[in-house]
Amino acid sequence: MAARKPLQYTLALLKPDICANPLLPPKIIDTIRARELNVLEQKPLLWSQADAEAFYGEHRGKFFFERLCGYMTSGPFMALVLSSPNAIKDWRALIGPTHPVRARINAPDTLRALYGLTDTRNSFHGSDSPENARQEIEFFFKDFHIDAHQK
Ligand SMILES: Nc1nc2c(ncn2[C@H]2C[C@H](O)[C@@H](COP(=O)(O)OP(=O)(O)OP(=O)(O)O)O2)c(=O)[nH]1
Ligand SMILES: Nc1ncnc2c1ncn2[C@@H]1O[C@H](COP(=O)(O)OP(=O)(O)O)[C@@H](O)[C@H]1O
Ligand SMILES: [Mg+2]
Repeated sequence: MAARKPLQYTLALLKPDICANPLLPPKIIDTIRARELNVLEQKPLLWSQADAEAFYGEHRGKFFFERLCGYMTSGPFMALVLSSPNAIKDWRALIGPTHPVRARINAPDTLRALYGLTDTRNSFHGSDSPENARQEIEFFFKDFHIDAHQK
């Protein structure tokens, strides 16, 4: 019997443009589950400017930093913890490339191709590494401890 690969966890965001339409989050969550990603946690939240600057600190100084923070504080959005054997890659494959215009050309079935508006307002976030996933899950879900789930 092959040893089962331990589950991997990732942080997903449905950004404010998605959550502005109450019909979309349930539809997106159905799509997530259909791709065999488990939804372990989900919560709506509204960010202050300080929250946005803290989460996206790696982009401070880039030309789009202010508009990114403005977008992410423009309305309520949703944070989710997803799991699957390759959750980080699976979710990033489902949301597609950062830039929606490129996604519509190169990856037309991805969520950013289907819902993304502009490079800033690209509708979704996914952690891009196991360490970032750990930090990003901790950022939103203080009581969620990956180690406890992996026992
Ligand atoms: N290097 C550089 N590129 C820029 C600047 N402003 C816009 N761009 C480039 C990168 C953007 O992703 C691309 C498309 O700009 P848009 O304003 O149409 O998209 P963006 O996502 O910024 O729109 P949004 O902020 O959502 O209204 O143009 C800039 O000040 N410097
Ligand atoms: N060239 C850009 N123009 C406008 N916004 C951008 C640009 N690059 C990134 N962003 C915004 O910053 C967020 C974080 O950027 P990055 O981590 O590079 O992409 P990703 O979210 O695909 O991991 C993106 O999701 C997008 O909202
Ligand atoms: Mg990123």
